[in-house]
Amino acid sequence: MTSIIGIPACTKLINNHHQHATPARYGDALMRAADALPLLIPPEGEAMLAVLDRLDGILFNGSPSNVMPTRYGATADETPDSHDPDRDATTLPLLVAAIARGMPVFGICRGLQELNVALGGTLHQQVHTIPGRNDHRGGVGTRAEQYAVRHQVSLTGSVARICGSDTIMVNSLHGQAIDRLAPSLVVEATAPDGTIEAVRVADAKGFALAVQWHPEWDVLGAPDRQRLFAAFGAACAAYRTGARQAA
Ligand SMILES: N[C@@H](CCC(=O)NCCCC(=O)O)C(=O)O
Repeated sequence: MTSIIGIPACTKLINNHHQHATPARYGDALMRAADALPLLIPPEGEAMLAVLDRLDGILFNGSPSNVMPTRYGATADETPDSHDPDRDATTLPLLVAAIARGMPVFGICRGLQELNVALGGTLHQQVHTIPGRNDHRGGVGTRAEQYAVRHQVSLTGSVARICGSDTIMVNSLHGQAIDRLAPSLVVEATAPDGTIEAVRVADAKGFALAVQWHPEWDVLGAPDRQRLFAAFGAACAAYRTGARQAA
């Protein structure tokens, strides 16, 4: 049997129709490097908690949209045109519930930010406006140029073990970043300017990691990307054959 891994979809207006979508490469990366099949989770709010019984893990993917500042207690909204409240209403409860049951979760970019907010942390809304911080938004040009590696990150803990190195080069396509770390998270990677690049849930019963970069882009193009997805896939397979069936 193959593991089934959920991927939250975003709310999009495409051809003037309200649609649920996400870039195909997240699911492709699961099939290529995690030995798993993707299943999109529509952003329909807490009703979607019921799908947890049918999944072996969740990949909390990236998105151009930002978590609503009200979700982490901020009154100012520095990016008022870039929200997806339906996705927030779905992913934040899913994260809490999945982690509570020991289901493997892997966050990428917005997924890392959602993990921090879901567990009580806050976000910088525009990292590039903070003195001393670099501009972490993607470059211009073709998609390949935008997703090309841009800076080094220093790794520790489980992320370093999985990647097999204490420094790697990563791409960077985010305007926001973790500000106050959620109490249950530990930092496992940082950029040279101090931006938090990876976190782990300290006492999670299962795999619970998130990274600020995009290892799903050209997932087979670097061992660290492939190893992150392989480790997540292995955790989902173990959950499917063990913890989930015992539940
Ligand atoms: N909007 C947030 C999160 C950034 C993010 O997830 N980018 C991904 C872009 C689309 C994709 O490649 O899936 C921020 O700006 O920090």
